[in-house]
Amino acid sequence: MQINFTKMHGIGNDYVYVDGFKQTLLDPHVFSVFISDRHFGIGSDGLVIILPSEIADFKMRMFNADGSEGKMCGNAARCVGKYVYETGYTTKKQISLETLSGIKYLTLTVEDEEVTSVEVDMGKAILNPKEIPIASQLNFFINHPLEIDGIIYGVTGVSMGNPHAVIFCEDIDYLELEKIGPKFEKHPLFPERINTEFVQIINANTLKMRVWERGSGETWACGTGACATAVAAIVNGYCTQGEEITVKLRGGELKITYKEDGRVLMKGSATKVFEGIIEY
Ligand SMILES: N[C@H](CCC[C@H](N)C(=O)O)C(=O)O
Repeated sequence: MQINFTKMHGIGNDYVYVDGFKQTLLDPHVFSVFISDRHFGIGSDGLVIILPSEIADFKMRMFNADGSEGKMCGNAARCVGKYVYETGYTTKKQISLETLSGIKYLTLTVEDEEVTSVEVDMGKAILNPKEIPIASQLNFFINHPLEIDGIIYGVTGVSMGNPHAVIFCEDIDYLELEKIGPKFEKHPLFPERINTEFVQIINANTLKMRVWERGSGETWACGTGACATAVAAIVNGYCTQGEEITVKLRGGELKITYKEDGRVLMKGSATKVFEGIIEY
């Protein structure tokens, strides 16, 4: 069976995109593991399927490299917006996108018929531990101590439709994420596992971040993680709600605004790298 795909990334968070209007995958969980392998497959952080929707303009399903299905993916949402516009599925520059964490609203910036950047209304940040979920009776989980390998980390829990643990620390470039990342990801405090962000404060409007993603390991960027990071920085008093925050990631920058009404806006690029066909 031949599967046509498009390889795209959002500041280095790369996925294989399959057009669900034209082809159907038998088992996307298994296919995601196969194509994500950077030696025996295409190589990616996972799989994204673009589909019709009955409640929005389009629908997105995303799968991590381990085959688990994610409820939301910020970088992928921007790439889906680029794909559906440049493929001619829509001429609209305001697009609604159905995801497992609700409908998201995209605003495309188009120059010479090419989508150069996308702003996504990511919806409201969730801080109630029970809804993240975090196995805690607390009403908030802000800078809460958690011991990993004898070191106490201050964890702030945020959901952007998917779960995040945000930690503020110095010298993040020297962290051994492949060692500590899985210990956060699979910690019993996080019943659905967790995406973990390690964040350095540069100034009141600039953060620097690395991320260990649930199901994919360290990625070069995480859109939902950048949103969770900005929200955590605000609730911890490092940044100001309503002001635009630049989040610097290994693959590039995202602009995040945590609005006074609780919604989070994320703006950044979306890049098409190549198209291909894979035997499967
Ligand atoms: N690993 C995440 C999904 C991908 C999120 C990230 N790549 C983004 O851009 O938001 C999860 O299982 O919740």
